[in-house]
Amino acid sequence: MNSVLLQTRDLEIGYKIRRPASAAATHGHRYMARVVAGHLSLSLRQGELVCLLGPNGSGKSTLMRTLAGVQKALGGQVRLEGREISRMSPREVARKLSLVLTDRVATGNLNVYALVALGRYPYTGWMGRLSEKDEAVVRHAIESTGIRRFALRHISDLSDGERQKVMIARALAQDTPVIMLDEPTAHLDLPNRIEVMSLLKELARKQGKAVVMSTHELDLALQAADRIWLMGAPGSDGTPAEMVSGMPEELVLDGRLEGAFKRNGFEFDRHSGSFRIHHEPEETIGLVGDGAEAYWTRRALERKGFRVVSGPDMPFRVEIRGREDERAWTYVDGKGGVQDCCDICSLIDALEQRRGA
Ligand SMILES: Nc1ncnc2c1ncn2[C@@H]1O[C@H](COP(=O)(O)OP(=O)(O)OP(=O)(O)O)[C@@H](O)[C@H]1O
Repeated sequence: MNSVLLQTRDLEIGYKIRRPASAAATHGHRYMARVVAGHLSLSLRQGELVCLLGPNGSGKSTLMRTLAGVQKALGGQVRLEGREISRMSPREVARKLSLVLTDRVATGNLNVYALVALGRYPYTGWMGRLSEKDEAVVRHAIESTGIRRFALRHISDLSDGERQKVMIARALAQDTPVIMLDEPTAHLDLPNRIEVMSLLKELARKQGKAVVMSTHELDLALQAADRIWLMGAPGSDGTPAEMVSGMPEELVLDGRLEGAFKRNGFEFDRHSGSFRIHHEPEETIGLVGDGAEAYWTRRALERKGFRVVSGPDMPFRVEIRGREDERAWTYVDGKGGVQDCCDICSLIDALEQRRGA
């Protein structure tokens, strides 16, 4: 089994809040702790992609910053390759762990190559002069993130997706065994989200990096993550969030993923691994057919308020025939009427006419 690179013991994360002077005099302390999450005992192994999920405000960014040593823990320990991170110098930490934050960094007039090269700062002198080895690492980071074609462009001229890949390349140039990214797919369109996720997965699998990324992309995380760290919502009385860690499939099957995001009005579909808007069914209809046509017909029927059961025996039903160019839907109204429809749209029209009749 791959070695553990990062480990926490009974970690407590959060903030020290300054008390008003009058309260400080009463309590005898100027600061009070606002605990965001506690009792966190996590392990991160080499070669694994971990997705950190949780509702807004559950503490994902706070955890990232604490694990990377840029924010102090309120209690407990973070160990990086066996050493307590709070006892390591910033330079030592920077050789072991790189952190990519969502915020747009002020890059001045830098071009892509120069920004990626900044990733070498833990290894260069204060002048930042790059050795041949440094240049080779920078070129490799640029190649493996697929950004060579715009390596000489200014950062300010890039799209959000391109800029995100540059920030990942910079982390790669830092050449650390652990890479952490806070919402690297935020603001990206679907193809770019998939591309960034695949890139991170490849870094874990092929280059043996341990990658932790926070995200709200539940379905992508379920497909790509080796492990999920799932932060629950903090209690309404201010009780800190709880966290669970497990394989994505385990968390779906035992209902913990669903529990963490539970809200009125939508429900988690364990088969597709996605949340769906809850439609209160008004009527039951049978569906006969399979494949993609049946899946999307079911979705359209559910959206229109039908409870869909599989059933050639149902008197009121839809039957799908043919595939691709020769698809056809037959709608049997249960009262002797049968109607052929050439697409889902005309099927739904026919069903709505029946409802209105
Ligand atoms: N500087 C701060 N001082 C005090 N409390 C803070 C500070 N920054 C964040 N918080 C609080 O800590 C909690 C966790 O915030 P955090 O940003 O870590 O959540 P998150 O899971 O990353 O949220 P999101 O998904 O919305 O980005 C929130 O209640 C937030 O209000």
